[in-house]
Parts: sequence; structure tokens; C-alpha cells
Amino acid sequence: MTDEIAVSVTNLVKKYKNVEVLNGISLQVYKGEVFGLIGPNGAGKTTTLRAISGILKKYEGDISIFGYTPEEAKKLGYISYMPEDAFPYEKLSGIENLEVFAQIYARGDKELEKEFLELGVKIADLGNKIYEQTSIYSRGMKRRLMIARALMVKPRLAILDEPTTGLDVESTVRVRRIIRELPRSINTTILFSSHNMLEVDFMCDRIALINKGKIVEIGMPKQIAEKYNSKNLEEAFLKAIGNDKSIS
Ligand SMILES: Nc1ncnc2c1ncn2[C@@H]1O[C@H](COP(=O)(O)OP(=O)(O)OP(=O)(O)O)[C@@H](O)[C@H]1O
Repeated sequence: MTDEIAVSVTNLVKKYKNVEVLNGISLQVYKGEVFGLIGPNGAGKTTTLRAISGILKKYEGDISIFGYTPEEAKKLGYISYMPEDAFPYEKLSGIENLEVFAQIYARGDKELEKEFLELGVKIADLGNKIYEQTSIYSRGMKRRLMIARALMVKPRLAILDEPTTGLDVESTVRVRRIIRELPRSINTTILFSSHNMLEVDFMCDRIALINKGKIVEIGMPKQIAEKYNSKNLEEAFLKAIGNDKSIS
């Protein structure tokens, strides 16, 4: 991690038919960081990630990705985004799915394409199943393939929307390990979302707690827990939003 800023979001506001779903999000992610955007269902995580990834174009406020607008950064190939509902092409095998993406990102450089593919196979870690059609994959296998696809191209910024949601224990542990360990070796910054406040301690350098379209806290998980004199982030979150009466 360095002091260089990878993502800077200033006063991000998003309205749908005059309803503000993001009301003034500001955050910064440093280069090389694993940064978690954590909050309950409907808090605004996906909307924030879609704006940062250049998919959501209409919003108020400023977003800068390594000094570029999200759309510019996307065109430059700096961003790799995995949506919450990312699915492989079911008619293709796992490796063919990776090949399609490797080709696009390598932009004609055959050596680079090979390098991406090798890394993708390693991250997915699906053994011989990588050669089988993805229609037979379990949910966890599909998710691992999608994460491999997003990370194998060594993007400057990988944005993963709820990478562990709905996975069983084994797949969750594997995915958490990838997110925790890979960025350093491939020089990537990771921004991901989760509504599981208990998993992020292990995964993140820093987190932002988001609720009802607002950031309620930003910092290292341990510091936030300590600030609210809480044994974990879930408890700290409830205290931060003024709902600590529910804790016995
Ligand atoms: N296209 C849309 N039109 C209207 N409202 C929307 C639209 N997309 C999102 N919203 C609303 O914006 C709010 C934030 O949604 P968002 O998907 O960003 O939350 P989230 O934190 O990612 O939730 P989850 O954990 O359930 O995925 C919600 O109230 C949602 O209903």
C-alpha cells in the first residue's frame, strides 16, 4: 500500500426519481489497498461501485480513478468490474470463458494473453473442471471463475460486488484468501462490497461502513471496533447508526 490515491470519491449523490439513494458519499482508496464497502441491504453499495466503475453515468459529485474519470479509466483498461450477478457463458468451458476476457484485455499481445490465462487458471483453482462446460459448475465454482476473470488481467483497480455472498464455507474461505493475498503480487487495488461485517476484519486494510446512502465510518476494522468499544464490527456498526439498544 502507498500514499498514492487510486480512487477518490467526493460528495457523490445519486437520485432515482428525486429519491436520494446516495447522499454525499466521499471516500479515498489508496493504491495497493484492499478496501471494503460494508453495509446492509439497500445501503447503496452497488450504486457506489457502479458509479466508480463507469457503468452508472448520471450522478452528482466527483469520481477520480488514478486521476481519470471512471469512463476514461475504463477505456484505458484500468478497471475490472465484477457485478454481483456476474455469470460465465454457460456454453463455454471455464478456460474458454477466461480466454475471451484475456483476449480483450491483452489487445493483440499474445504473450500477455497467455500470461493472463495462466494466472486466471491459477486463481480459479478448479483443477480439470476448468476444461468442462460451465453449465455444470456449482455456484461457488462459477463465482471463483468470475473472480479469476476479473483479477487475472492485473487491473490497476478491481471492483468486486459481493464476491462471497451465497457461497459455502469452503468457497468463501478460498475467495477471501484470494482477495487478501493476491493484490500484493499483481500490484492491484481491490475495492469490494459485502454485507457480512464479520468477514472483513481478515480481508480489508480499511473499510467504509455505509448506511442509507451515507458513510458512517471509515478506517481500519480494528480501529472502528475500538472507537465504539465493540467486540466486532457488527456491534460497532449498530452503535455508529445509533441503534445499539438491540445489543444485550
Ligand atoms: N435502478 C434503480 N431504480 C430505483 N431505485 C434503485 C435503482 N437501483 C437501486 N435503487 C435503490 O437504491 C438503493 C441502494 O441500492 P443498492 O443496490 O446500491 O444497495 P446495496 O447496498 O448494494 O444493497 P444489497 O446489499 O441488497 O445489494 C436501494 O434503496 C435500491 O432500491
